[in-house]
Amino acid sequence: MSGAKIPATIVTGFLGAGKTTLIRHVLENAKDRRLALVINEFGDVGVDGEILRACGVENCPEENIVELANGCLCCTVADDFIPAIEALLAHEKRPDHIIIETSGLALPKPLVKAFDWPAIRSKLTVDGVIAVIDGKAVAEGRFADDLDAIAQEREDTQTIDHDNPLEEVFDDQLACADLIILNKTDLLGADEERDVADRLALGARKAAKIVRASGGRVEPLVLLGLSAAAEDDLANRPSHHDAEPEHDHDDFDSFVVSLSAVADPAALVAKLAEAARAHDVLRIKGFVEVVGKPMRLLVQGVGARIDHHFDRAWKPDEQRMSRVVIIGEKGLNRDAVIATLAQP
Ligand SMILES: Nc1nc2c(ncn2[C@@H]2O[C@H](COP(=O)(O)OP(=O)(O)OP(=O)(O)O)[C@@H](O)[C@H]2O)c(=O)[nH]1
Repeated sequence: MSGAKIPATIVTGFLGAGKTTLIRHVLENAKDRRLALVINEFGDVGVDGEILRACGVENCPEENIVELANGCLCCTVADDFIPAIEALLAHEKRPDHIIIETSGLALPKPLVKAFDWPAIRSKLTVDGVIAVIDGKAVAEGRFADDLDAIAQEREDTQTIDHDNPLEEVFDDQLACADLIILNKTDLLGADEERDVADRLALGARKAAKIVRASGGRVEPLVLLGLSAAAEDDLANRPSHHDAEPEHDHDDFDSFVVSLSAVADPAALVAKLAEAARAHDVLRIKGFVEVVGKPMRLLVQGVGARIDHHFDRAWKPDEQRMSRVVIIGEKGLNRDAVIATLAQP
């Protein structure tokens, strides 16, 4: 088997769709398959890597988890991605499967293209591109007022013009996927769920399957082993990047807010939700110190829906800090967000 290509799964999906949650479920249920992870995150607080390392899964030891610094994997393939893969392949025990979590703002196609480069092509293949979808956000019209019209436009022209940058990213991620996970079904009624699935099918590749999930709970055998060889099928994955190779992420802004230790997590969550609602924040995540608690609080917001729980004890040598990253569209009012969070 030493000459066989190692399969790699690319997990894409908009900010907060549930990529890390899905990967965590895979790690915890992959049995004896030796996994490696490459994680790329938007924003300056590395939350995803922390969550996945905290799983402590034997078949995915810490040295197999590579975090690529803030930035966009789709734009820094040569500088960041290829060296990271080469380092993983240099380990004495090579992984059986590599899972790549892209940032929620990345267009997946440029990354798939990297697998067509000779240095990578001889060693790896894209087993599949998985798009994780926040079903509730789609139902609320976050990404498109009219997905049906977009699907029609794709039928007609293959290229679609969007005024809305969220739509553009979402559309690219959907159109590149071999497997679509319609996640967060717990937040959807039966009719809503059917409607979202129908709409996703309109924007997806014909061959793509849609699997419904809650909390990213999908059997790893369904996710890994798609054998799609997506690098051989680039022409059937239309992308905005095809027309605009100089794509950048100027459409989005992110900044980090440092807070003092909080006495009341519920009060913090209420302020974060208020800030998210008032300023159309897309994503909030970070770790917070709670007065008198040995555990750190993980705070996660998608739109104005904020989850929080204590994820692990602060380590003795760790500086206890409260920092959250805030992500929104360009023009996000940083001062106003900070002022909302600073309210007593
Ligand atoms: N209600 C509900 N919440 C979910 C589900 N899956 C994930 N979440 C929550 O959604 C939030 C974002 O989940 P993540 O897994 O971090 O999402 P992500 O796609 O990795 O986010 P980014 O890396 O920031 O793009 C967290 O608070 C999760 O607990 C689900 O099926 N239902």
